[in-house]
Amino acid sequence: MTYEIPAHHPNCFGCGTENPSSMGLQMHIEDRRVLGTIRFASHHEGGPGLAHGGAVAAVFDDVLGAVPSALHLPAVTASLTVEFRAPAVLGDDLEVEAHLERREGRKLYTRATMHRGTALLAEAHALFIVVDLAHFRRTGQPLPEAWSHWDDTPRS
Ligand SMILES: CC(C)(COP(=O)(O)OP(=O)(O)OC[C@H]1O[C@@H](n2cnc3c(N)ncnc32)[C@H](O)[C@@H]1OP(=O)(O)O)[C@@H](O)C(=O)NCCC(=O)NCCS
Ligand SMILES: CCCCCCCC(=O)O
Repeated sequence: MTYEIPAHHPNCFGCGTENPSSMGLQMHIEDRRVLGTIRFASHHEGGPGLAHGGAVAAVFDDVLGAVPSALHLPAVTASLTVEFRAPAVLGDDLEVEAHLERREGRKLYTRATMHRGTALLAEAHALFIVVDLAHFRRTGQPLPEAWSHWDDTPRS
């Protein structure tokens, strides 16, 4: 089954559609995996003509963050590790994939890869911790309507 995933919220740095600085990540779900596409632009530049490593890490944070979102579980990144295998060239069309490896209580162990065609550019794993929605309410900003059905079980 394939379905589109909405942005985490409209102003999300990774995937928001109303944030002019958004990285423009577009994602959908296919067979329990989050699949996405990204094209780095000049404002993501690190080495000449190449994506900044932090930009690559930000894409991973976002696509991995879609794994709990797709489960309607509020969760935040506790740790993120990236292994950079080959440079990501600005303007190339790249694919990312992320999935849940296992869950242990509030801990979600996730893994992701970034490819250009069949070439592996980078891989990442991250630990997400399930939180309650109070984690996000503390700023006073309204939460996205799309989150209204999310699990809001109190976590301590
Ligand atoms: C992640 C966070 C919610 C955890 O705080 P908490 O809800 O009080 O939960 P705890 O600190 O009790 O951690 C829960 C469990 O995760 C583990 N854990 C937390 N952070 C961890 C990390 N970086 N690495 C490994 N394990 C970690 C804890 O050891 C604990 O394990 P246990 O239940 O086996 O004892 C909190 O540290 C936080 O808000 N961090 C900022 C998150 C963030 O801003 N991320 C970027 C944007 S999404
Ligand atoms: C519940 C929404 C979580 C969004 C996580 C996006 C990545 C991040 O902010 O580091």
